[in-house]
Amino acid sequence: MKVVLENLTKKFPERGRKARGEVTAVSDMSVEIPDGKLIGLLGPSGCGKSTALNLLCGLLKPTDGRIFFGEEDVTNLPAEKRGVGMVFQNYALYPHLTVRQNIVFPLENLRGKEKLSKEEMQRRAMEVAKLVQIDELMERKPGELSGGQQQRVAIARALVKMPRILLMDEPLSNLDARLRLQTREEIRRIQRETKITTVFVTHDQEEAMSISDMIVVMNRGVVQQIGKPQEVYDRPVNLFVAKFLGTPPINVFRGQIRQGMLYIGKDAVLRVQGCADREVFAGIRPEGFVLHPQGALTCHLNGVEVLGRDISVVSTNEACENTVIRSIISAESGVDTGSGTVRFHVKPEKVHIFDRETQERIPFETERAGE
Ligand SMILES: Nc1ncnc2c1ncn2[C@@H]1O[C@H](COP(=O)(O)OP(=O)(O)OP(=O)(O)O)[C@@H](O)[C@H]1O
Repeated sequence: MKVVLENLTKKFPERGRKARGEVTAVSDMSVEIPDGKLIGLLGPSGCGKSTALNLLCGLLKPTDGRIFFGEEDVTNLPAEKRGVGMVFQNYALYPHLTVRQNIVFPLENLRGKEKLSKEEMQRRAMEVAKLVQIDELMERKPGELSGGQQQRVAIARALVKMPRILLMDEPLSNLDARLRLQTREEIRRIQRETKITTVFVTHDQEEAMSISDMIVVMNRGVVQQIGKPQEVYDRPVNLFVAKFLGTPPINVFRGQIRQGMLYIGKDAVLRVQGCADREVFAGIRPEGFVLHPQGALTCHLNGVEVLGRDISVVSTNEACENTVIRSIISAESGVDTGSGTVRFHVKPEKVHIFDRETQERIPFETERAGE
């Protein structure tokens, strides 16, 4: 089912002793989620992700704007009538009930036309248990399961009512690193099989990029960019998005554009056609550096970290805003650690230029300086 958020705003009265005004948790948010897709809602703590999710499921009413499920305006529909399945970070299972009873629980409260027979409830519970691969654990209590298994039970419970959309709020946060990876692949598989339109909230950019068909990056209640993960990574609309996506993070330098050339300090790093002279931030992705004896950008070499297939050359440059510059380079490239300096060419497609004031991306056409 397609889901549309139209100019959604949510304001809360400010909390605390000195509170006077209002907090805008979500500001004029417009997103169209195509039918059957998994979208990742991504942003730092406090950016409004949970508020957006609570507006979608009906736990909160928007101050302004509308929500549609398909063609139906659900803005004023109570939560229990929206047909939404929810999965939370803390599983929220009933500890005294078995897995089977936990999964069946939401079906037992159905009334009127929706009421199901006992056999039908059991049949549905078994069907979703098989889907999330916990059908052999049905008689256990949650305390006898691993974190990953508990989260599967929570997913089964959210799916058993055959929701129109599925909402997941940081569902992997309580799992250790290995289980996180496994469970996120599981969620992807389950979502593909069921084709339920799913919104997945996380502050972890890598998690969002790996699992989502589309990501929505938010900051301070405002949507910054919507797109396929790779597109957003390759063409961030502003410095915030560029910095938020990618590990190690993008290296940000203070720079200038003068006469069609991007300067970092005294180094002329790239030809940039079609840009007026101005002060900028130049962001260079870690994979955007190429070691070269005549490289345009000179940095102080701090050391080399071995990563296996790649190495990370760690250096500094006075114009760089990051504590150190991390450049990821193939392990086969030899680095002369004796000289104290290192020189790089930069890959134009890995360089993003932002206006120093507005921090918006400045498009440019280029060829590498010195070529
Ligand atoms: N009930 C409320 N009353 C007042 N302010 C609120 C309320 N709920 C959220 N806020 C504020 O709205 C903003 C967005 O909060 P929200 O919980 O949606 O962010 P989040 O991105 O989900 O953060 P986190 O990742 O830490 O959960 C924050 O500034 C928060 O303090």
